[in-house]
Amino acid sequence: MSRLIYFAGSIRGGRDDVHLYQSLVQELRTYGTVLTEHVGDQGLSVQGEVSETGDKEIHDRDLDWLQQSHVVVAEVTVPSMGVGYELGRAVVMDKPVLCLFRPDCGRRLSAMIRGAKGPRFTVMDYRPDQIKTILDQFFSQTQIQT
Ligand SMILES: O=c1[nH]c(=O)n([C@H]2C[C@H](O)[C@@H](COP(=O)(O)O)O2)cc1CO
Repeated sequence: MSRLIYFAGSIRGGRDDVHLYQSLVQELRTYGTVLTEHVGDQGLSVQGEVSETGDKEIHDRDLDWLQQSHVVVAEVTVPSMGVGYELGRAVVMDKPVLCLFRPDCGRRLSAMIRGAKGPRFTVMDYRPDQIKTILDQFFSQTQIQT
């Protein structure tokens, strides 16, 4: 069975890093199916998705995808309530998690993310040119049940 990857990145928290999300989604496609490709869509604005039935539909669909996923990768440099929430839920679901943070942004990552580090929760400081190496390392070293 193909690996299902949940990619999380800021939407209403701010789209400053959308080009990075797009590269990450592209790279992640080489490791499996990315359920949340829309997060890296440059056409998706800070308003978020337009949904007939509103935010509940987005929330319920995403939690469904999170439940189905085998692994969660989050770009956490731009602070996002939604990404923080998804990460908390992923921990409760015992999913393997990789959080990627760019220290050159000038902010400090929340202690609730950096401090969550553990055997199933990896936090990596990175530069965009290291994406390939970091993902390779993570996917080869992490036990991912499919
Ligand atoms: O339109 C949306 N679609 C969607 O899938 N999300 C999910 C996926 C992202 O990883 C995360 C972003 O949360 P936020 O919008 O609070 O930055 O929430 C969030 C929104 C808007 O909040």
